Amino acid sequence: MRYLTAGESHGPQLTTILEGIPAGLPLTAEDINEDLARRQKGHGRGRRMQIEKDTVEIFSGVRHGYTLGSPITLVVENNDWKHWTKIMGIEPISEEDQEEVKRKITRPRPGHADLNGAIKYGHRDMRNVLERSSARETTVRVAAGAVARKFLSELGITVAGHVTEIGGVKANPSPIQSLQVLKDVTEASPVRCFDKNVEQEMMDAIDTAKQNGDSIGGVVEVIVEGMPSGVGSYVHYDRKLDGKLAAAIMSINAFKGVEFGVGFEAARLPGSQVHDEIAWSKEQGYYRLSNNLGGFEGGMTTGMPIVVRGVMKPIPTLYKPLQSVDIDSKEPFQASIERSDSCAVPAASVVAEAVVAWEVASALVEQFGQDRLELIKENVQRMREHAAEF
Ligand SMILES: Cc1cc2nc3c(=O)[nH]c(=O)nc-3n(C[C@H](O)[C@H](O)[C@H](O)COP(=O)(O)O)c2cc1C
Ligand SMILES: C=C(O[C@@H]1CC(C(=O)O)=C[C@@H](OP(=O)(O)O)[C@H]1O)C(=O)O
Repeated sequence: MRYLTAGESHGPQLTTILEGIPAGLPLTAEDINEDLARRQKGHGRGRRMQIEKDTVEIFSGVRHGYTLGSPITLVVENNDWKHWTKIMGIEPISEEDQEEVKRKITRPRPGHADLNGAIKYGHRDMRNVLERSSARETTVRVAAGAVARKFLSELGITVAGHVTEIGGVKANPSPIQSLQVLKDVTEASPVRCFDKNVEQEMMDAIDTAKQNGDSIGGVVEVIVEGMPSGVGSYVHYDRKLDGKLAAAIMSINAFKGVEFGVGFEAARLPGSQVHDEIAWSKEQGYYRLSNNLGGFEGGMTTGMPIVVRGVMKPIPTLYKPLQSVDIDSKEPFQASIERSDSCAVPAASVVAEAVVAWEVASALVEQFGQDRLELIKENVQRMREHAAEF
């Protein structure tokens, strides 16, 4: 499976075309809208989120509520576009608007794609870069992920993302055993964190950063339950599913690191405290006595939950702007200020969920059949039985 996205942050719409979603999957716009709404929430978002009310339109690939196996086109309109038609160059500009509307962005913001993108594509106006490098694009990545998640639910696989750290405030390890309970608690939290004791501290940290004209980052975690074992492969580097998931997390704007299970802590622990001992029972078949490796051995799923975390850097646009250089005058300047979020870690946990759901769904489709949902269901069931009897 693969998808492309298109659209500028302040253009008329964002579009994605999904290729390879099997036929026969029940799918409505409501399935996707729920996730779009979840991405828009979270303490620390800027004014743009009050303007947008993201909803999807399905333009192809679905008839009478079922996927056809043909490309699925999804579109999310930008409400804010009506304020940007002149700047985006879609409407003719009157004489008196010329100067204001054609004003170029020439002061790159540190931490953004502005300078590298301008040099690479030869843009003297860095709006030509920022319009596309903006995380507005994650809207349709979440739409794609929602379709993948619907597919996974048909196979009894659940994906949940949440926040474990913001600005140095850490959630205590989850006492919650059930993924459904974790999901319910997290959805009710303004920072998408399961730990009620630190939720307020996280919000305070965001507010303080904002008051200081600063920004903060954090850590998100995604858990996938119900995966059969043996998905992915050890036989070639580009078939390792943990590698694909790491790339997917790293592709989210502002993500700077990924870990599975105990992750970087593995560097400090002896092997006896890292590797997950193997057991067997008639009811469960093979299982592990722990899940320190986050559901992967040899690039393949172990059948234990996948546990992957990603670290998001602080938002780069600061109201207290950092030093930069004007690309026309070459003089030092304060970076340009665009309207901005002060923390988007809660929103990013929904994006992380979406990109993980897509990769996992894609791996299952590749391994268990590509065309029909029913066929894939049968093949996954057969794999589960094979593993249990092995
Ligand atoms: C959901 C989400 C919202 C974001 N909102 C902003 C924002 O309002 N302002 C900003 O400067 N960066 C924001 N970012 C981060 C930038 O898009 C990102 O840092 C930038 O495109 C450079 O890419 P890189 O950090 O991956 O190198 C956001 C990221 C995500 C995932
Ligand atoms: C629009 C979204 O996020 C945007 C991501 C973003 C950036 O630089 O990445 C900058 C801001 O854009 P604007 O200047 O239009 O307010 C955020 O609002 C969104 O998440 O839907």
